[in-house]
Amino acid sequence: MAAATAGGVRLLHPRPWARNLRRTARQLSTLAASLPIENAEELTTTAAAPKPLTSTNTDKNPTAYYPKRGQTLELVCESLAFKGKGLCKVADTGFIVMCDRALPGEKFIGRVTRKKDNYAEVKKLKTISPHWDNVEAPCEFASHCGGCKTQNLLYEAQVRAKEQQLHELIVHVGKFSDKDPEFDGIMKPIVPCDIQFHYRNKMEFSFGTRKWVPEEFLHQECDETNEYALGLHAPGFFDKVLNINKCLLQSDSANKVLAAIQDIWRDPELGLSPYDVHSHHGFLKHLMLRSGRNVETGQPELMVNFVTSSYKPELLKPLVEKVATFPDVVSIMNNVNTSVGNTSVGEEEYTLFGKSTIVESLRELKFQISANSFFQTNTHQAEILYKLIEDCSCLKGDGSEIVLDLFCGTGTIGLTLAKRAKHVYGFEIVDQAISDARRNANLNGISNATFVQGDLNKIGDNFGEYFPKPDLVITDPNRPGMHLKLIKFLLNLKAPRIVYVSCNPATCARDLDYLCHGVAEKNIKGCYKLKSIQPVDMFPHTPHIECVCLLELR
Ligand SMILES: C[S@@+](CC[C@H](N)C(=O)[O-])C[C@H]1O[C@@H](n2cnc3c(N)ncnc32)[C@H](O)[C@@H]1O
Repeated sequence: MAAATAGGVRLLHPRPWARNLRRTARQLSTLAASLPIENAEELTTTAAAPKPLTSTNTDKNPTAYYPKRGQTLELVCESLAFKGKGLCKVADTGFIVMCDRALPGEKFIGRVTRKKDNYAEVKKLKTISPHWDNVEAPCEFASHCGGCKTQNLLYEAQVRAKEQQLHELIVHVGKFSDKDPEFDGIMKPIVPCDIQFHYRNKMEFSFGTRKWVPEEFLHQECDETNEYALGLHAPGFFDKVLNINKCLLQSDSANKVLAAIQDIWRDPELGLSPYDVHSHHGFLKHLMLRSGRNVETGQPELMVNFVTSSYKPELLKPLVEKVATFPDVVSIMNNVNTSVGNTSVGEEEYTLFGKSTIVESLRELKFQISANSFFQTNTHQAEILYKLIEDCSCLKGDGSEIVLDLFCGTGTIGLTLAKRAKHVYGFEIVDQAISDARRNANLNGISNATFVQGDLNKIGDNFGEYFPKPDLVITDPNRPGMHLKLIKFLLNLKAPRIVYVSCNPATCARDLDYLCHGVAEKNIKGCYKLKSIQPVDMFPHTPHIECVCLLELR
C-alpha cells in the first residue's frame, strides 16, 4: 500500500476503497438507524473491499429472509465489523450474518448460533477458501487466545478495515453525509502503527485450575498430569485459561520472565496453587508484567506484579528470587485481592523487591506508574496519538488559554498540554488516578494543573463553577462515551474547541451527532461543526480503533 506523510506521521494511502462502500452502506444504514447504539455498533460495519463477491445479492430485501438456528450456510466474509467480527450476507437475500474470526474474502461454512432482530450470528465450521491478504500468523495461539483476532490478515488490510468501519459509523450513527464535499477532508486516513509486535507495555495473565486446550492442539498435549495453567482466558470463558509461555505483543524481557515463572510455579514442592474461580480456593490469581524505561539511561525496566488471594510472602519467595535475577526487573509487587471477583487490583499492595513504581516518558514528560495506575498500553503509538491531540488542540502557546481535561485518568493529556496553557483542569472518577495525576504534575514541575475526582455521569448544575470558561475541552471517555448530561453541559458551555479522543468509534459517532446535530426528541440543539476525524491504530492485530476528533463552535 502506498504511504504518504503528513506532519511527520506516516499515513496510508487515502481510502482507495471509498467509492466501493456506497451500495452496502445504503443497505446497512436502514438497519443501523433503527437500532440502539450497541446494536448499531455491530451493524454499521465496513462495506466490501474491492474484490469479487460470490454470496451477495444486495438488490433483494434483506428482511424477507431469516435463517434458522442450527442451519448451515455457505458464506463469504465481506468486511470486518464491531469487535472484529466478519460481516457476511446470505446469498440471494442480502441477509446479514456476523461471524467471529471470519476475515474479508474468506469463503466458509457457518452454522447459525444466535438470532437477533435484523441479523444472525454464525460459528465458522470450515474454511472453503482463505481470505484475501492472508498471511501466516507468527503466534501459534493467534486464533485461539481472544487477543489477536486478525494476526493472519495482512497489516495493511487490518488498518484499511478499521478505516472503513469508522467511515461507516460516522455516516450511519453520526449522520454525517459522505456525499458532502467536505467529508473526504474531514475523515483523515488512519495512522498505522510502525511497531506491530512487542508494542504492549502491560500484559495481565491469569492462573487457572483448568487448562484450556484448543481442539487442534489436543493431539499434541501429552502432559495430562497437570491441569494448571498460566496464560490468557479462552474467549468467552472466565474459568478456562490457555497456557502460554510467550506473547508476541509484549517485550522480549517480559517474555523471558513469563517463561521463567512457567518453569517453576507448578513444582509441587513450592506448594503454590492457582485460585479456583468456582470453589474460591487457591492462592495465585494473576501475573501482571509492566514495562517502562529508565529515563536517564534509556534501559528497559520491568515490574512484576503477583496478584494473590491472601498475603503469604513466604510462598512467593522462590518465584521472587528467580525473577529478581533478571537485570530488567526493578520492581516485584504483590497485590492482595481477597474478593471472589476476578479483578487484579488489590485491597493491599506490598513491595517484595526493588521499588514500587516504574517510570515511562511521553512527550518529554516523566510518568511514575504503579502496579494499578492507568497508562497508555502502547507507549510508542501514544507519542503519536498525543502529538496529534496537541496539533488538533491548536493552543496558541502564549499561556493564555484554559483547558478542561475530561476523563483525565492520570493526567497525561492535560499535562502534555500544560506548558502551552494558562491552566489545565482535569476531572476523573478514579481516586488513585487523580493522586497519580497530581504526583506526575509535581514530578514534571507543572504547577498550572488542577485534578479533581468526580463522576462525570453525575455532574450537577454547578459543575461549571469548578473552573473558568475553557478555550479548549479535551474529552477522552471510556467505551460507553459521554453521558447525555455531560453533552448538554458542553453544549451550554460553548467552549470554542472540543477535542474528542475515543477508543470506541460507535459511541464517539453518536456523541459527535449530538454535539453537532443535537437531539431533536429531547429538544437539544447541536452547536458544533466537525472539522476532522483522525483514526490511529494503537493495537495492531486487534479490533480496537482509536480516533481524535476536532469540533469547533459554529
Ligand atoms: C480512556 S481513559 C482516558 C484516560 C486519559 N485521558 C489518558 O489518556 O490516559 C477514560 C478514563 O475515564 C475515567 N472514567 C470512566 N468513567 C468516568 C466517569 N463517569 N466520570 C469520570 N471519569 C470516568 C476512567 O477511569 C478512565 O481513566
